[in-house]
Amino acid sequence: MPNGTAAAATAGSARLLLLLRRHGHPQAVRSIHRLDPSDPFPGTLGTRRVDWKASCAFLSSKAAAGPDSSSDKPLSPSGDPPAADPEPDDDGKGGNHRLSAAINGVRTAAAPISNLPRPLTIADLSPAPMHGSRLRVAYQGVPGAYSEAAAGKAYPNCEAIPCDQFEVAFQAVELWIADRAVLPVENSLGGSIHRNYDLLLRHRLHIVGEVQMPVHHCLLALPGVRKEYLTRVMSHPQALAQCELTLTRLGLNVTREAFDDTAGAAEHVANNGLRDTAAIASARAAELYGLQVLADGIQDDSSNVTRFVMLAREPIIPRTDRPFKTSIVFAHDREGTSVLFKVLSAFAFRDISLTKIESRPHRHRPIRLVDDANVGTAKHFEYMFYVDFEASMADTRAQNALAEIQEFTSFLRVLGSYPMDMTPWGAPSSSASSSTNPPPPPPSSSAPPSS
Ligand SMILES: O=C(O)C(=O)C[C@]1(C(=O)O)C=C[C@@H](O)C=C1
Repeated sequence: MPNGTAAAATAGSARLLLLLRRHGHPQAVRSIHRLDPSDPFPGTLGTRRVDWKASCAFLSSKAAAGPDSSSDKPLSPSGDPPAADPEPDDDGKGGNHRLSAAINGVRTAAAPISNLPRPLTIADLSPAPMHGSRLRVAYQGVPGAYSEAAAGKAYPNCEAIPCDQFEVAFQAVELWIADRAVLPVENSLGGSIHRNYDLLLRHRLHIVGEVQMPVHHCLLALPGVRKEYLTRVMSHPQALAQCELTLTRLGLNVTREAFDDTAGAAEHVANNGLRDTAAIASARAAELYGLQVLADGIQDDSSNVTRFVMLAREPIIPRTDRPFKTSIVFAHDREGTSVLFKVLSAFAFRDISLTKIESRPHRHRPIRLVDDANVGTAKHFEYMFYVDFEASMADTRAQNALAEIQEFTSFLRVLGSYPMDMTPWGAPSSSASSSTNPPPPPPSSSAPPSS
């Protein structure tokens, strides 16, 4: 490599590192903390689902006993993990051989005496779940939920861990109970899932990938129940919204009732023998909970797609050899309305396409900003703006755009730079989402991680 190019590359890497540190890297984001005293998260891991309780019980016993589990990565008093594994890539495979010899504690007689660190190899850069070969992926819902299928698409062969709430999925990753979380952020019919945008800001996880799933809804009821008997339909609010017109078109005179997730509604109908109630859920949920499919493909649009993001404790290294997307959140506290215009121009002038822009009111939740002298100030912002753009953080166009945006915003954070799922939004959902992308086996039947 000619010297000039090498110098440019080094300067580029230094700049990238600086930007990542400033805007998203764990060592950099230390400067921005949640202040909300009414924060509901501490200590609540959710206990409503039997499966979740069982997973937790199993996982905590594993963490206490297993030599390759939490003993090598104890939580710090603050609850933060002490050191980062190299977040390897986005494919969810790999092992923890690098750490095991050093961390398991006891050196065998045959072990080499030298304490010199051995060089990293390519294998060291692969994902390193600390508790066996299967990646544990948290999702919101119960088995049969679309999120479970999304976890299976994102990480084939993963062990899917059901969580009763979105916050629980975030916490499961933060507390090393799961390695990743897969959460819905937007749907082609129902729009954004605002709760998850808020949680992305309030937690310290990084977006490391995205998956788009065709969502094919069915109307499910107990065997023998006919549509005319129905007085109620229950499901996740997004699913109810996605089927609104079709429910009316089917001539159903039913009340709509919101449930935590689609498969949970199916389970509820089955477990309580509700003969006047149907659930909107997947064909897989019908199989799992012994329900019959009264109507198939009841979403109002045949190309109903939900976009999920994959979250991890560490960001992945952005690359330029395949299409990447970057998600940021920013706010400004200055007078005037031109800031948003300036931000959008920073992308437009560099020919960077935006794929999403979302604003969320944020008036009552201060954010703590820390200056170079480590003095913190509580800042109230009217709105937070979330933007997804089609460029990698390794791309100098993206680095320059963010450097410019930083000049006229008061708060800026990179939520993640990750490979794009190239599945077109308009892909037909001709069958249940799980048929093209089989979901992982139910957590309860999965083999325990090797210790
Ligand atoms: O309830 C489920 O099955 C989910 O996975 C949640 C969810 C959502 O939150 O949007 C996911 C996909 C569908 O859009 C409907 C519901």
